[in-house]
Amino acid sequence: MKKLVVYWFRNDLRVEDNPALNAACAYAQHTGAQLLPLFCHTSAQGTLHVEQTQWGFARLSAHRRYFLRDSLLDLREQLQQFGFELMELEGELSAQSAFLAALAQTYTLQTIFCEDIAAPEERAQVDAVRALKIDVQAVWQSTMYDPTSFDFDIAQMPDQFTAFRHKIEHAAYPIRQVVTCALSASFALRDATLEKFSVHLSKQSQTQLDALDDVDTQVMHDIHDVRSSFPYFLPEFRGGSRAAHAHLKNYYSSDLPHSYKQTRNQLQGTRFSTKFSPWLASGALSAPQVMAALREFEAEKGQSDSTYWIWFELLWRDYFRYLHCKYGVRLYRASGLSKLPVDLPAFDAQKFQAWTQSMTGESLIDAAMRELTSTGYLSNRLRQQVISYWLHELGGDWRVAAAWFESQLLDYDVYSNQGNCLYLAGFGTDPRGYLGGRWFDPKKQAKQHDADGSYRTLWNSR
Ligand SMILES: Cc1cc2nc3c(=O)[nH]c(=O)nc-3n(C[C@H](O)[C@H](O)[C@H](O)COP(=O)(O)OP(=O)(O)OC[C@H]3O[C@@H](n4cnc5c(N)ncnc54)[C@H](O)[C@@H]3O)c2cc1C
Repeated sequence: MKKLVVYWFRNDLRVEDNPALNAACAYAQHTGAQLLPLFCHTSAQGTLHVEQTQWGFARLSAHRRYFLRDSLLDLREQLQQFGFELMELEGELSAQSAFLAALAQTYTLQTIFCEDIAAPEERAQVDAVRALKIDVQAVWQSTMYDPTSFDFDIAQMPDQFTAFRHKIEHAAYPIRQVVTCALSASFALRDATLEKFSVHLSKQSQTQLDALDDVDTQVMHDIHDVRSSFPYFLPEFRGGSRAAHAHLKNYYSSDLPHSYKQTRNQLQGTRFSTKFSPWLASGALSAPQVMAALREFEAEKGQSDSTYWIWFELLWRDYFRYLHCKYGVRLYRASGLSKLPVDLPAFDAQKFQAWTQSMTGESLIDAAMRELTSTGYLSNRLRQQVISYWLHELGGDWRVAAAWFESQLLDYDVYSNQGNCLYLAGFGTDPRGYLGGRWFDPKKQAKQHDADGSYRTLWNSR
């Protein structure tokens, strides 16, 4: 029987700077195995495309589905250049298990390599594969730093961001080195028997998917919204590594990194912040790649408060990842890290509808929520404000807001979303958390950040 190694792509849809993929390549080369690249759309309820939250909305908006589709297309083409064919699985987790079990019977399935994701659902996916007695090597790679280079155990990291940052800055740990792709056509799996493994969706899921594809076509027609701050329907903002690297190059060829700190709290446009997040979230771009480009920029054009601040914000991204390593499932309890029992409000469908459909009557909040649902992107400033409004003005449950963001955000990232939502709700690591979370006065915020009303006019006028 042929020896086989599977590389399971997750939130790392790239071939360059992918240490987990390189580990699979090294293993294949060393053992004489062939390598099969795989992506799974599977989830507990069926396929992620059709999954609903407990509050009755789709877990994946059309924006996210479209961006993912684009990212996978790009990955597929990159893999083809090395002679590999990406296999995509859809359906329930049981279908995924059936596929892997059948694979293990046909080949000598040595091991499955993948990116390690320290969130409960993602960990459960790996456990489900291990339950089939298949070896899974999950490699940590999504942060700027390699936590094994720290001289402290991640379980002992400081809870508060500032203390954590001081620790990192003081020790001047190195950013993980960018690695080049180790794929080689010599271990690409070429085997006609693979076709017999194509996994079919249940009839019902297939019908739902077809219906969604029609909706997507309609939505795509509607979402060519020129107001978008991340117009992912334009070539410059498409999903996948190629657009990501073109954007990275453009951004650092400009002087924008020197004004980042002054502009990052703005609300509208493609240039006020880096716009790296959707590519970082899908893994089309890695954090070390962003940092390598930042260091090159600094070497050529000098350091500034603003270039420092790009690193500072990326450190927040790292921080929420390490917090997951430290606290794991505790970040997913209704009370988060709070030691006190928490009585969360019951779901109020009317309030939820008002919030998500821009009918609160608070013009800045309505404008922001319209931008989010129309484009899948929202500035950091407005993310904070709409969450604050849901929690403090509408008295909502923070988990509903986190789920709505998960559904809508093109850059949805399990760590950053959960971490930021908990933080704002006061159940995370905010030192002011015990005062009930962060409250933003929408009128004051509108005056401060949209003094001339142009943002509200843009999003509320049609
Ligand atoms: C309630 C809430 C939910 C959020 N959910 C997500 C999410 O699902 N995915 C996501 O990538 N970001 C999330 N963020 C963080 C932040 O809003 C976005 O990363 C940022 O707006 C993306 O635009 P940008 O790439 O231009 O950011 P920039 O301002 O250019 O920042 C550069 C990079 O730093 C990182 N970053 C910046 N701010 C944060 C932050 N507060 N937390 C973690 N990382 C940060 C991102 O990777 C970002 O791409 C959330 C923030 C809030 C308040």
